[in-house]
Amino acid sequence: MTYAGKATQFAAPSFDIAAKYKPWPPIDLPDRRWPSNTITHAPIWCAVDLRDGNQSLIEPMGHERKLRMWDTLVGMGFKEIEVGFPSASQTDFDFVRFLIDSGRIPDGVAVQVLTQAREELIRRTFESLKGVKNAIVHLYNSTSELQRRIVFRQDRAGIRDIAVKGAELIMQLTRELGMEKSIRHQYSPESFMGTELDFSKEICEAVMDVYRPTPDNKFILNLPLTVEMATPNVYADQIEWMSRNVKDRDSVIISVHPHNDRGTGVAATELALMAGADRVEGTLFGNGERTGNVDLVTLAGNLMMSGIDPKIDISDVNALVRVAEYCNQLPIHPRHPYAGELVFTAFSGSHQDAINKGFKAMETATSPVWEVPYLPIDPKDLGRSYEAVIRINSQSGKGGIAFILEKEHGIELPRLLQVEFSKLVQGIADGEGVELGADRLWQAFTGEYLDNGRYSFVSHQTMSDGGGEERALTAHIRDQGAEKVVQGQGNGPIDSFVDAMRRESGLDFDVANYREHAIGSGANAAAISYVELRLADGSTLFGVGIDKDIVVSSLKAVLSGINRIIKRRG
Ligand SMILES: CC(=O)SCCNC(=O)CCNC(=O)[C@H](O)C(C)(C)COP(=O)(O)OP(=O)(O)OC[C@H]1O[C@@H](n2cnc3c(N)ncnc32)[C@H](O)[C@@H]1OP(=O)(O)O
Ligand SMILES: CC(C)C(=O)C(=O)O
Repeated sequence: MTYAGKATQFAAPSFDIAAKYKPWPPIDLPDRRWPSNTITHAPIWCAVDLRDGNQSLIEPMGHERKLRMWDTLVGMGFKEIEVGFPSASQTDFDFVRFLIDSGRIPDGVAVQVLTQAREELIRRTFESLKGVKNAIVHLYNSTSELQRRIVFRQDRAGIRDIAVKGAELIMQLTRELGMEKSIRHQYSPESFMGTELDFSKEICEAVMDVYRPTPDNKFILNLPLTVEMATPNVYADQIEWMSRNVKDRDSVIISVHPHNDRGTGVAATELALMAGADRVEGTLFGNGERTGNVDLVTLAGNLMMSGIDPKIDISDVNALVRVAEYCNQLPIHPRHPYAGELVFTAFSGSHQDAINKGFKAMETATSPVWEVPYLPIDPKDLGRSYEAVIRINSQSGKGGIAFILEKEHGIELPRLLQVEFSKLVQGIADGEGVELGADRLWQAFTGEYLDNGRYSFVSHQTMSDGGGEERALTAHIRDQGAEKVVQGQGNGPIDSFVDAMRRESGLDFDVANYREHAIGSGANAAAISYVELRLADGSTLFGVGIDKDIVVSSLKAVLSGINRIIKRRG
């Protein structure tokens, strides 16, 4: 992509921001406790992908996509799943019926259905539930000052009346249909954040008076962050206030249903849990109205990262991505927490180096505690692979390059060779302007160090001095294709070969350092040798050789270094 335009000029806003938007007033809770609390266990989860998620889609799910989402959510271990708004659409109604009639609802899993507090909608909702063994009927009406004034044009009493009448009809139908054992109840004062706390308490308690919950038959009070309009601490204050002030707290499950309008839905949820919430409603990867519902996968990942069993299965996050993208027909961002294609990838050199060292340290660590810099969670625990962790572009350094060569080819480059090769790789990446995959990296390595120029190795023989020491060596080499014999003497095969090749090439060098190690195993085992050659001017460079025979690999490494000296001199 190229940019050929002029720099954009940004002007100050043409309106009075402070007059148009107001900061959220603090909640009067001077002895708030949540800031000192920590999350110690997973909440009760309720997945609302099939309702709130679905109602926000460009193309809502049909039967087949709904079923795939349902099966996935059940497979992940969700015990409460909001499956639709059966009075709103025939597709939702039919899907609820399908789940019940086909026996697709496992024991221990509750289907939740949403309804407004309107008689015909409540009756239709109950029609959809006939024969259900385990359901939650979720009643809602909007309670905020703004909605009361603008949408419903009702005072507090009028709004309370809508909720109470809805609850009364629900209880009546529950009794008439003999569903007391199969149905639990939930109420949401929708737009809770914008509702005065005293009114939230008043309306919730009025509804509870109808439902009459007990500690053995708890009622779900869902306090939604329908639109996120303030910093997460405000929501936490509101939840703590309700948790401390609502009557019969031990008969109530406090549930939260956060959205993400300010991008802090996850934070708001976590603070709400610290503030006393017991249950969370959200969706996979946060699909939902506007900027979405809270992301349950991120919440679960965050719990895991804090040493808490999330109690839902996120061990194959890639499979969840495929399901969510298919069902919602919306892509997951490459940087999405835990799930994005790039979140376990490091391009920048210092990160790659640190990750590489972190993995190495983990191999010999005696403690199970995960400690890899820049990787706060083990990708393996999410079904992601280490191979994808490090990728190479022009921002990359020796650590990442070494990591890939070691992972892909079992090659452990000496540190100074890492430095040397990374300069070469950076040059290629800068020139090509693209990411270098593992194959391209290997191609660059072999092109530079193996089979790399004027001389190539054919065979050799050594002669000992009679005392067992190999003091002389004869080698057959090719010089630009033509076979030659060279001879040298020295302290072992490498030394003798260097002696021979110094004379043959006319170059002045010696061996500053030598290392080798095995690569592969069994019949494929070979040795790789690294020789660092020092030239007369004091500069050094590496040669690399690979062969099944360890001596041959070292002689090939010497030739590789000589070829590079010749190339460098042009
Ligand atoms: C925050 C949330 O996500 S809440 C869930 C929202 N989800 C959806 O709306 C998706 C499904 N909804 C629908 O398909 C439709 O809205 C239906 C079928 C439920 C109802 O459709 P309709 O009656 O045709 O229209 P509509 O939704 O516009 O109804 C608005 C009326 O319901 C009233 N109303 C809205 N919510 C509620 C409620 N929870 N309880 C009681 N009355 C309500 C409004 O005051 C308004 O009344 P008015 O007509 O007297 O002004
Ligand atoms: C019905 C309620 C819980 C809702 O969807 C919301 O407030 O976002």
